[in-house]
Amino acid sequence: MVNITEKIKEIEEEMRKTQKNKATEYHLGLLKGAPLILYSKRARLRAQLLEPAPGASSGGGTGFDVSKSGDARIALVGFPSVGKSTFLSKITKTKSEVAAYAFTTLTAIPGVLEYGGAEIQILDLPGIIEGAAEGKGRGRQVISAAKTSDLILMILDATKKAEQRRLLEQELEAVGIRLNREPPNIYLKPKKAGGMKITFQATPKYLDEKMLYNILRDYKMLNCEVLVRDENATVDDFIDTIMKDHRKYIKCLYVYNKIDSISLDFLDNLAREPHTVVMSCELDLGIQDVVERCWEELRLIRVYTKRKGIDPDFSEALIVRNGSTIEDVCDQIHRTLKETFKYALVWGASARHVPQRVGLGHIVSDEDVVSIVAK
Ligand SMILES: Nc1nc2c(ncn2[C@@H]2O[C@H](COP(=O)(O)OP(=O)(O)OP(=O)(O)O)[C@@H](O)[C@H]2O)c(=O)[nH]1
Ligand SMILES: [K+]
Ligand SMILES: [Mg+2]
Repeated sequence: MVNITEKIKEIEEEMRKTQKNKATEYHLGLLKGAPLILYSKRARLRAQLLEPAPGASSGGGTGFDVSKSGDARIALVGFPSVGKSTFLSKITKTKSEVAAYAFTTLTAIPGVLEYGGAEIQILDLPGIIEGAAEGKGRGRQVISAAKTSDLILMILDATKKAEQRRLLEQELEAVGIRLNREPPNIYLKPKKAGGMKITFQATPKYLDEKMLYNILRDYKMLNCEVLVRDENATVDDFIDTIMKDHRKYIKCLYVYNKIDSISLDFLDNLAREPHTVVMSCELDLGIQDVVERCWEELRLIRVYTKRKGIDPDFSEALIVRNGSTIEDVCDQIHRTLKETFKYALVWGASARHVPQRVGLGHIVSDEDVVSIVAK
């Protein structure tokens, strides 16, 4: 592992030498070709960081041994002593050890948050430090666990420097996690023959054909079709597209804790930042807001079932993910239900008229009522 880390460092040193500033970065890549290749080299090495070492039964890159349970998983990620365990103990029945010293929590501690009829698994994780992605502390295990979550709660200490957030983001980015972003709007399809066909839908601002050609050649993708749909796509976006099996697009909520210890002005500014919530576990302030924001971000959908001739059962909801279909609802009820499925009747926001008769492909909305009619 040390080898990979050192190789990455070497590459970054080389990058620094060739990049006088951000503005000339792409230009240099264009002129010389070589600096551009550094990007793809680094991306490949970083992907290796999370893979278990050959021969190791469970490499340092695997997450903690906590099985997923409930309807969604939220990971608490942050520097030591920001209040992750305090927060877990507040919102779940689980008690995770809290103390004023760093690295109180040494492994993943799962708790269950019950909200909106759903059970949400909350993973309290050890604190991470700068260099976590490269193997410092339990950083790689923590980040691997975060990579399995549906939502990352980045817990930050409101009394600490603003740069803490950027540092953490960099650690997560380094292993392929992309926060609050969509996959790049670039189509890439490997082919058996025919060379490279590169097309831009609009004049690209940061890319050109030669750059993409060089990168693809470096990845030994000599036969493929590329369509860049986004004029703002960058080299990093293009590499993300090539490396899409190693990328994970996860929502992140930035949660500033300890607001009991900062000025009102500062608090006001923090609270206005996008994807941000503020709280004080100590004073029990804002905790419920954080939970509500989590619920919104997860976009879980509650579906109530109804038997023919009987009122719907509103006491217990089926929980499915945003974008789920009647087929997913059937699977939640019983593994083999869809085999005897004839049609479903739907009342609620997803129905054009009520009840609407629909097939397995119909997409449900939050709080729909569904009646499954079997053959
Ligand atoms: N002032 C203040 N202190 C807090 C607040 N929440 C937690 N603390 C204190 O911060 C310290 C660290 O809390 P923990 O919950 O152990 O922090 P952690 O992030 O789990 O720490 P590690 O597991 O070591 O990474 C403890 O002394 C808490 O009492 C808060 O809202 N305000
Ligand atoms: K602590
Ligand atoms: Mg802790």
